[in-house]
Amino acid sequence: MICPSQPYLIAPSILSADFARLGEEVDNVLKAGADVIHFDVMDNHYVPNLTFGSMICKALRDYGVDAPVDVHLMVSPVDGMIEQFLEAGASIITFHPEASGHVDRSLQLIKDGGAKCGLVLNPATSLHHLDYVMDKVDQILLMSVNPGFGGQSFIESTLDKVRDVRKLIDASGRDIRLEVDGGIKANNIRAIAEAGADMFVAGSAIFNEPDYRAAIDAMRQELSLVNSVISK
Ligand SMILES: O=C(CO)[C@H](O)[C@H](O)COP(=O)(O)O
Ligand SMILES: [Fe+2]
Repeated sequence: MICPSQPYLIAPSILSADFARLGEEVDNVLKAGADVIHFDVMDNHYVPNLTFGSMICKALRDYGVDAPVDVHLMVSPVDGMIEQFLEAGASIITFHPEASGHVDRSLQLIKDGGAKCGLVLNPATSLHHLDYVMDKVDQILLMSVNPGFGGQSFIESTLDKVRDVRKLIDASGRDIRLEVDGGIKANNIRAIAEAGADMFVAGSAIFNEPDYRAAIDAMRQELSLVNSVISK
């Protein structure tokens, strides 16, 4: 369970993990203090890369992983994959609105399956996609790189977008998580949090380090210095 009063969540992306030892990698990153496990599901159609499907989620659940699994779908169409990931034990499922023919229906499908739902907006995707769904989403994921690959650099203009979405969330009066994904490291996480984000995906900045706990602790140390209070 994600505790709503826990202000900041760190979500390592297994995209940068050692896939030959995935169960052990996930155990290790959870022991090192991760809150959520982020799954990057790519189909070589919506994005130019191919990763994995729901059987990896099922395998990790069967192996004993009970932490929240945050599924970032970079696939088109989305509904079939939503059903498979619900079946496999996903806790949160987000998708890109351009990839669904019927955004409201896809969000409802996730909710009806008992998971938390959200939309993902690419760096150049308009916030207008959030119109008419702010009463439904549990999470909004802002991409701070173009989707498809780990290890890219954070796009600085995302900070303005985070501020704008934080205002929309506060105006909605709902408890909606604001997640940012791509190029997050200890040296920029504080600025992203100060702009209004409360959930941070980090793949290469954790899994490419020899000591996962040191990498996560460095991020938490920066978050402890954040200069603004998020109203939650
Ligand atoms: O969605 C993604 C790419 O499409 C990944 O979650 C993201 O890039 C995380 O990797 P890194 O922290 O290395 O940038
Ligand atoms: Fe992602």
